[in-house]
Formats: sequence, C-alpha cells, structure tokens
Amino acid sequence: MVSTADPLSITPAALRVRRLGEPGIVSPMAELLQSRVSSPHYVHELDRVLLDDTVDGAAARLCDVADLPSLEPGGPREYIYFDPAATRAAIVTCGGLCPGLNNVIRGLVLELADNYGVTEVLGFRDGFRGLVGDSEPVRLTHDLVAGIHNRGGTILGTSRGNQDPSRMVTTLQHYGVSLLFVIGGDGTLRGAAKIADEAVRRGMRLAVIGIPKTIDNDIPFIDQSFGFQTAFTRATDSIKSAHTEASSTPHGVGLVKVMGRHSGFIACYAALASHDVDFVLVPEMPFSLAGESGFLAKLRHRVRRQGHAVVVVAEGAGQDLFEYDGAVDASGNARLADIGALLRQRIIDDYAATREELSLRYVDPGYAIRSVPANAWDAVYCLRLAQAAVHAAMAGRTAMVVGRWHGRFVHIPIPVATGGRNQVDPNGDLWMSVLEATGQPERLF
Ligand SMILES: Nc1ncnc2c1ncn2[C@@H]1O[C@H](COP(=O)(O)OP(=O)(O)O)[C@@H](O)[C@H]1O
Ligand SMILES: O=P(O)(O)OC[C@H]1O[C@](O)(COP(=O)(O)O)[C@@H](O)[C@@H]1O
Ligand SMILES: [Mg+2]
Repeated sequence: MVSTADPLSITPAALRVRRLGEPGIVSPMAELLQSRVSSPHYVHELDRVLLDDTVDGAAARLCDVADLPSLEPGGPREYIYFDPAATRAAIVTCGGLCPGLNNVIRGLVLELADNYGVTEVLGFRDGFRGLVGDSEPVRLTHDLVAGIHNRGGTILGTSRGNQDPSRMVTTLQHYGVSLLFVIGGDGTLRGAAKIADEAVRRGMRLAVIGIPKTIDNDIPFIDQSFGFQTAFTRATDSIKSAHTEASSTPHGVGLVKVMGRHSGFIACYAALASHDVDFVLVPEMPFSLAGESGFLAKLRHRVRRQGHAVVVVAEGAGQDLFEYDGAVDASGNARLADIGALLRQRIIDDYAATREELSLRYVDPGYAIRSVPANAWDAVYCLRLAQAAVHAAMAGRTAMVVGRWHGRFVHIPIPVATGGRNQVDPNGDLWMSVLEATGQPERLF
C-alpha cells in the first residue's frame, strides 16, 4: 500500500505527538507494567517504531539510525497525565458507517472504567452535530454498551456536515470533558484537529484522540483501517453471486460495483478473495472504454475465450469518463457519477452493436457491506485500538490517532494521518497480485 503523502517527505519533527503536559500520576496499570520487559512483541514506551520498513528506504534518509523518522508506540504508560477520579470522557462517531464502530465504543467505555476507573463517559449523538445541538449526551455505562459489539452501525448515530469548532469546544467545556475520542475518517479527523487547536487556544486541558474509521482503507500510515476486512469479506458474497450467474449462462458477464471513493482497496481485496474475477477497475488506474486496448474490447475477448467474465468496479473508478458537475455532499466530499450504470449500459450497447449474445448480471451490494457487525478479526482490532486510544488519552497525548503500522500499535499526529491518502499503488505488490490473479492487461487504454 502506498500513500499519496510521500513517506520521504515526513520528518522526525512531523511525527512528534503533542502532549498536554508531563504525566506525573502513577497509572493504575503501573504494577502490571513493571513486570514487562521489551521483547519482539512488546515495545517499551520509550522505544520508537521506524517509519520505513526497508533497508533502502532507511538508507535513503542518509542519517544516523537514531535520527530516522519514527513513531511513538501505543500502549499503557507507567505515569499518566489525568487523574482518573476527576476525569470525564466523551465519544463521538462521524462520517459513513463502518463495521466495528460499536466495538470501539464498547472497548473505550470498558477500558476507561475497568482499567483506569474513569466511569464518567458521555456519548454525543449524531456525529459532530451532537456537539453543537441542544440534545443531551447519553451516559455510556457498562449496561448501556452490553452486547453492542455484536451489532452493526453505531449506537451513537453519525452524520456528515461541518460544525463550528468553537461551539463544539464550548459544549465540551460545559460538560467538563477532558478526554474526547473521535471515531471517523479523514474528514472527521480534520474536524478533531480543529477541536484540539481550539482547546489549546482556550487553555483547556483536552486530549483529542482519533480512532480512524473507513471501509475504504484510505488513511495513510495505517496498515489497515478497522472495518475494512469485514467490508471486503461481505463484498465477496456479491462477487460469488455474480460469478455463479455469469458462469451459468452463455456469454455471461457479472458486473459488481463496490464502495471505494478514491481508493480501490475493497475492489482489489474482494476480487483476490474471490479469485474468480477477470477485471478489477479502481480509481487509481484510469481506463478507456473504446478502442482495441480499451476495456470493452478486452472484456469481449475474455468472454469469447472463457465463456463468461466477472468485472469488479470500485465506485470511484473511471470518473474521468464523466463531466463532473461540482456536486458535493454535506461534508464537502465530491458526489460521484455512477460508473456501475455507465459500464452496464456501455457493455450492453457494445454487444448490441454486433448483435452478439450477452447475458449481463449487475450486482451492487451498496451499503450491505458496511452496515454489518465486525467479523472476528476486526472485533479484535477494534478492541485493541480502543485500548491504545485510552492509554494515549490518559497519558495526556492529543491531536493524534491510534493506528497500526508494520503490525505495531502507534501514535500518529493527525496532520500526518490526514496529509495524504492511502491508495492502491500502480507499481505496488497489491496491484501486481491483482494483475497476476485476473490476467487483465496492465493498461486498459
Ligand atoms: N476539513 C474539515 N474540517 C472540519 N470538519 C470536517 C472537515 N471535513 C469533514 N469534516 C466533518 O467531519 C465529519 C465526517 O466527515 P466525512 O468526510 O463525512 O466522513 P469521514 O470522517 O468518514 O471522512 C462531518 O461532520 C464533516 O463535516
Ligand atoms: O452514502 P454515504 O453515506 O455518503 O457514503 C458513501 C461513501 O462512504 C464510504 O463508504 C466511506 O466513506 P467515509 O468513511 O470516508 O465516509 C465510501 O466508500 C462511499 O463513497
Ligand atoms: Mg472520508
């Protein structure tokens, strides 16, 4: 995976996580920590996780090992900044749904209460909107979060739409909140950074910790975002159906559209998991429809040779085939043109032009891949992210997100996590796997 934020442009200073002050309170977890020793599976809080994971990448920095860009590891600290007895936390979920939101909420509530003794946890409803409206937040107790990890969606609700950071901080001040956990994607994290900055301006001791959420897996410097695995697993059901339909009829074409606004990870992973797919079309790889090397000709060729073909298209693919009308959603995200409908029509027209037989089946799983409960892998990941988020907040870190990088839990400053977009690299090993598994030409234009 690659980020459009060039890792080489990242300096050690950019990876420094902001702190509210010196942690001077012995953590309730200190005893447990004292028996720990550094091991390949335990990164001590003073150790650092390297940003680069290849010798060439590190060597290109032309600096001493100690000066290599590195990330602060996640995990509990012996000393914390906030006195648990005098601490109130708040949680908000924003942006599109994603499997695992409820797991993260429950993980935060239980970690705060059971391991730190922070029992005052407020849930603000309907995303950032809940921080500016009149509705009262809900008190998140053990009882209230019982069993929620088995459900999709978010018990707090979510929304899109920008809100005034000043009003949001006023609300947090009103409720005496000192830890804010913000669960959301790139847009949400930009909003979280504004809240953290406004709190600093007011001299308010507020730790703002993001837990990055997106089924698109488009946040940089994070191996994989929670919910992504569940989402692409669900997408494979649609691909299986499309394949069964296409391969059971003469000249069958199965066309499946999956989510993925700017990044085609869901399409790539679902296609690889199915291993029955002939073409994967993603936003990162432009293609043309007409012409000898274009998609339609290559599809026809595959159907002739194989008897059927399966195509997986990410919703953000081929947007250059449309004239963009400038439409945006409430959060300012570009509204995409319907590439699924266009492909379907163009395939039908193309076959009709030569009166060749075609049996096209179009499957769009839509929201079905993201409104489901987290699978077991994501459930583990969500819980561990929630634990890491609580440790970071209690230690007085702010304006950061928790994530996993090279398999280790780390703290990433929000500007780094929102400074680019994780996308499928045309030169990377993932896209190579897709080309190997599908046999589709490297270029479709
Ligand atoms: N640049 C920004 N600054 C402040 N808030 C933002 C920004 N971009 C998005 N938001 C807010 O964050 C929330 C979620 O953003 P959105 O883009 O819809 O989803 P996601 O967080 O999944 O990317 C919305 O309330 C949106 O208005
Ligand atoms: O219809 P909605 O709710 O705006 O969501 C659609 C978008 O949400 C996503 O699932 C994820 O986007 P975000 O998580 O960044 O909101 C995209 O794949 C999709 O384009
Ligand atoms: Mg987003």
